[in-house]
Amino acid sequence: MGGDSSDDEIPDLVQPGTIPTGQDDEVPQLVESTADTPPTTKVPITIVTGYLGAGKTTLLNYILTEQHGKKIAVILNEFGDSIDIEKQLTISDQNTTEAKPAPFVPLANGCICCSVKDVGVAAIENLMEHQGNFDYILLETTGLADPGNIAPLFWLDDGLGSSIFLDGIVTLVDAKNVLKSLDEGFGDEAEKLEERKKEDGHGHDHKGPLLTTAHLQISHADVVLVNKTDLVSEDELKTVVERVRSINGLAKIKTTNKSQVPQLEGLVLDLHAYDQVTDADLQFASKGHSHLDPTIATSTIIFPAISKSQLDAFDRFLRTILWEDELPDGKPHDKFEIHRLKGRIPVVDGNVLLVQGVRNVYDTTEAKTEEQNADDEAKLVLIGRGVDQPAFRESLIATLTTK
Ligand SMILES: Nc1nc2c(ncn2[C@@H]2O[C@H](COP(=O)(O)OP(=O)(O)OP(=O)(O)O)[C@@H](O)[C@H]2O)c(=O)[nH]1
Ligand SMILES: [Zn+2]
Repeated sequence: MGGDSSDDEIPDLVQPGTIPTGQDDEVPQLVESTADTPPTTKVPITIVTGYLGAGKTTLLNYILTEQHGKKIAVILNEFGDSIDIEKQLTISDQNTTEAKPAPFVPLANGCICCSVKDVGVAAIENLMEHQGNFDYILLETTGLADPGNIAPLFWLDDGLGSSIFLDGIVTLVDAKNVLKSLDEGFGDEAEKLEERKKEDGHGHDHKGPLLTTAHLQISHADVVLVNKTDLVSEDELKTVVERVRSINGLAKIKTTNKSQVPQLEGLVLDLHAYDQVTDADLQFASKGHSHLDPTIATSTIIFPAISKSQLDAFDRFLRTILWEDELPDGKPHDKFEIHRLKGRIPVVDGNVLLVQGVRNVYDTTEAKTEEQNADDEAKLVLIGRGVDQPAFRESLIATLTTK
């Protein structure tokens, strides 16, 4: 997207269906609420990511103009990837207070909206002062963002996550260009990847096929919207969907034209991707995996229910693969890198253990009810590089059975 090139600190405001010009002086401001009682419930946030021009803004504009009866706060990234949102978030962590709060504009359908340039964190913090005026946040990242770096900021009870909880990640994919992006990277990225390949010759870790931003955005997604269906044939679309599925066997995949999702619930809102792990979530991934994509795959480890005395060993397995990128017991293996992890582990005489992970952050909880897995097997689904080696299961079994 174009955007303006001035250095204005105040972001442009977005009216329904319009693109900011950067020239508006009469900016509507939200009336400051005087009630400053602390928030009682956490507000869910869905991160909307996807490659440059894939249709993120189109999706959010669509939501802003539809009558859906919801009060959604939308943070639009109207400036392409000029500033990387990951950097904005990091800067805020270090208490830099230069960014001015971004004004939110109330819209006719009950939503409020703000358009950010380089004030991502300030926008969210400012937003939290208007609690009660909305009940959901949608955040557009820049096209080159790695959602794996952003997700942990909103997940678990620290940082920005204290008043917000991560509901999930929606990735827009450009049906026309995504295969090329996966194979070659994009623009400057392709050059960077070439450089990295050269470096690899000098003993660096990144051997093998390219890991592009497009891979990262798909592998971390809870929902993938394959957009711009009007620009491809049915066969091409099928190929794209299969490639996406081979990378991420956990995500819901839907095809869209002009980012018009058939429904918001479950596709953009209320994904519960980080606070639930249902049997159904893992069912699809368990149906075997494909190697359509040379870089990233989804792999499911199936093993018997564990006993309470094995819980520590199971946790050690998770810590080792996620924190050290190693298998316990020094098992030989190819290099791997885990982007996303989900599991349901039945515990004999106990409740099912639910496991959630993104990159090296993970969380285990007990299922609240006494529900069991349909087939009573434990399932651990891994998405990432090199995760489909038999050594994973062997090492897990060995870890669980050694004292
Ligand atoms: N043909 C076609 N064009 C689309 C579709 N969806 C969006 N577009 C157009 O694609 C262009 C980019 O869409 P945006 O929604 O701005 O994409 P974005 O992901 O927000 O882009 P950046 O913020 O620049 O990364 C716009 O001109 C849209 O009108 C679609 O389904 N088909
Ligand atoms: Zn955009």
